[in-house]
Amino acid sequence: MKPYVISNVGMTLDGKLSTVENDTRISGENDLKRVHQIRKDVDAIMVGIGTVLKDDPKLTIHKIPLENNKNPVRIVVDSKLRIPLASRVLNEDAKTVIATTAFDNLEESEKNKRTEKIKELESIENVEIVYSGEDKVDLELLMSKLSKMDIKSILLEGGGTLNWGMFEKNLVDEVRVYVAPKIFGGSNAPTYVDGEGFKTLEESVELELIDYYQMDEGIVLEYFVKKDNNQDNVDNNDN
Ligand SMILES: NC(=O)C1=CN([C@@H]2O[C@H](COP(=O)(O)OP(=O)(O)OC[C@H]3O[C@@H](n4cnc5c(N)ncnc54)[C@H](O)[C@@H]3O)[C@@H](O)[C@H]2O)C=CC1
Ligand SMILES: Nc1nc(O)c(N)c(N[C@@H]2O[C@H](COP(=O)(O)O)[C@@H](O)[C@H]2O)n1
Repeated sequence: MKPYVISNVGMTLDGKLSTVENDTRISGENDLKRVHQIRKDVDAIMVGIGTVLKDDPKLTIHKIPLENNKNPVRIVVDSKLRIPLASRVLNEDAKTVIATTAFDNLEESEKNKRTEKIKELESIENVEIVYSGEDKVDLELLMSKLSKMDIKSILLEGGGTLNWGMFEKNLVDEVRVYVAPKIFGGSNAPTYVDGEGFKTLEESVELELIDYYQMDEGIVLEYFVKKDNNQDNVDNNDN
């Protein structure tokens, strides 16, 4: 089994997640409340390390009342353990899983650096390191491990590189996007889904519209990801 994954972003009409200079003010206050309601409904929130390095997010419920003092688990996908120790995602407000790679095969000095960083991270309360893959985080294996940790639902909050990794492996079940009536432009500005991209129409992800409605100045679009039964969910994939 794998967790049910909802991908949510706030993007401009041209699909940008921020400007070229990392201005990410896309959603209005009501849309952020909508996102925080999804945070409340899931077991975990997941982002890539690129988002942590650029935005320093808290990834807690702070735009709507928090009930039972219970924030979802935060998951940071960080192959090379680049996460700064002062990151807000490492504060005591919630548990944080750092998904990283095994490093036994690296050269000695890099191995020592990673061992040191692991020690520092593990000394922070509520931080758990999960190993998955060797060069970059193996997302299918990670989903299987998270499922065994009783994480049944995940809100994937980007950025564009991690979104690609998740769509490429067919790990996303639902899409919810806020489209702002804005154009940011810029080939170097992150888009909803970056990475290598699919080469043909046949490989692309197909969506089925569930709902659409106006929110703040923009529109929210909600879709199911159409599943090809042959490549559906990841099962017992952890050797
Ligand atoms: N408007 C919005 O809703 C959001 C905007 N953003 C924006 O997106 C930008 C960050 O996006 P990116 O730079 O693309 O970083 P990202 O957050 O997608 O992280 C990418 C990193 O994840 C790691 N990773 C490890 N294993 C991976 C795998 N198997 N597949 C993919 N990635 C893997 C790699 O180190 C990779 O560089 C920022 O500008 C941020 O502000 C981010 C989230 C939401
Ligand atoms: N849905 C959405 N709309 C926007 O306009 C955004 N800029 C984002 N950004 C995401 O939210 C994270 C901030 O989380 P905290 O408020 O710090 O908890 C940020 O890192 C992006 O993942 N999202």
